[in-house]
Amino acid sequence: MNGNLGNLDHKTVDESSHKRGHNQSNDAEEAALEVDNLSKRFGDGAETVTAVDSVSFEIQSGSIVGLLGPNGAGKTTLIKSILGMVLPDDGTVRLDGVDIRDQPRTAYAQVDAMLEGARNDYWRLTVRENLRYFSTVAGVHPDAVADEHQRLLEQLDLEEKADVAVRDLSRGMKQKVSLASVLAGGAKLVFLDEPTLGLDVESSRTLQTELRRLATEQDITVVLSSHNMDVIETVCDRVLIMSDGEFVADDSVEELLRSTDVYGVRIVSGDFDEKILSRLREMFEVTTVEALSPGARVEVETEGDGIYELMDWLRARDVTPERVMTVEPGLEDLFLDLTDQDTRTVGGELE
Ligand SMILES: Nc1ncnc2c1ncn2[C@@H]1O[C@H](COP(=O)(O)OP(=O)(O)OP(=O)(O)O)[C@@H](O)[C@H]1O
Repeated sequence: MNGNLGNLDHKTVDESSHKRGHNQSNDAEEAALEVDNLSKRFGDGAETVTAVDSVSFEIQSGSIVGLLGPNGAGKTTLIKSILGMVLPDDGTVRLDGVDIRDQPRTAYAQVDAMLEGARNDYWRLTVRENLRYFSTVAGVHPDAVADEHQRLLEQLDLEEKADVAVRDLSRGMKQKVSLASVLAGGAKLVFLDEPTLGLDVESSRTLQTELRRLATEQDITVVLSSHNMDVIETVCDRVLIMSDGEFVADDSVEELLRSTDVYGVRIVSGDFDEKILSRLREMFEVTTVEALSPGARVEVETEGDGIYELMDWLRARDVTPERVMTVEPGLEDLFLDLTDQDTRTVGGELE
């Protein structure tokens, strides 16, 4: 851990300062989501698991916030508590200023979620029929928003499939229909779990662009969970990283990356052999080893002036580096560091 907690000292954070391309005049508005001291425990006595531990945060409307955390960090419980699917032990949730316990119907009127991929769609209905169905459920006559539906279909590249039953579409297409259905319902705050999963590169980019457009032009607020750090880096104004029921980071991607002093050191040497490599692994955080003949290309994660220690260690063992390169950290490195994980299996899924 390098302790990059962003601006978590006071836990409740106004992130308006790092929004991209968002109309700043909205900052005076009510937050789209306010969570205050939310806690959820499961089990009793010694068996108690605190899934969410006194978490507080606000999300301003029109922003896209990434929620990350390893498996078991508490993301699903947090989201389900916000959506009213889990009853929290403590704390309050306000959606657009309305407390979910006082006026649930009003609070949830403009909230929707895509938590299990395409499963929220009706597979026997066509794509367009799904959009019409979801706007009807949301209390909007589908004829009144037919143009908006057409635009969604065009923007998500679903026009050609508009009259095809959802069950006959590819997984990626189903994913896009699912997102379109959420948006067709007129939601202003949407929770998306892995929205780009199964999409090809182009569709994924289209979807990311569309999310940004919706946030910027229509003030739609998005809370997004993904394993894909590139998606998070590209599309999110802000990132919340959870670990053991608490936030360990809350800031813009740029600020998080700027504040870290963790970096990689890539070393190529013909002197690396099994014995040296196994001792290196004991002493340092070795992230990758690629065998060469002779030797290896090794990447070690280090921080601050750790590179000197590493070089001294190698010199003392007669390992002569042929090439040394420092590697800037990415969001994934930071994520692993902040959540105390030493493997590259990143869990970001909401169930
Ligand atoms: N219904 C439940 N009963 C008991 N324990 C639960 C329940 N739901 C979640 N937990 C526990 O609460 C903790 C947080 O789980 P949660 O599913 O919220 O994490 P997560 O971050 O969404 O993980 P994942 O990425 O694996 O989905 C875990 O220790 C989990 O075992």
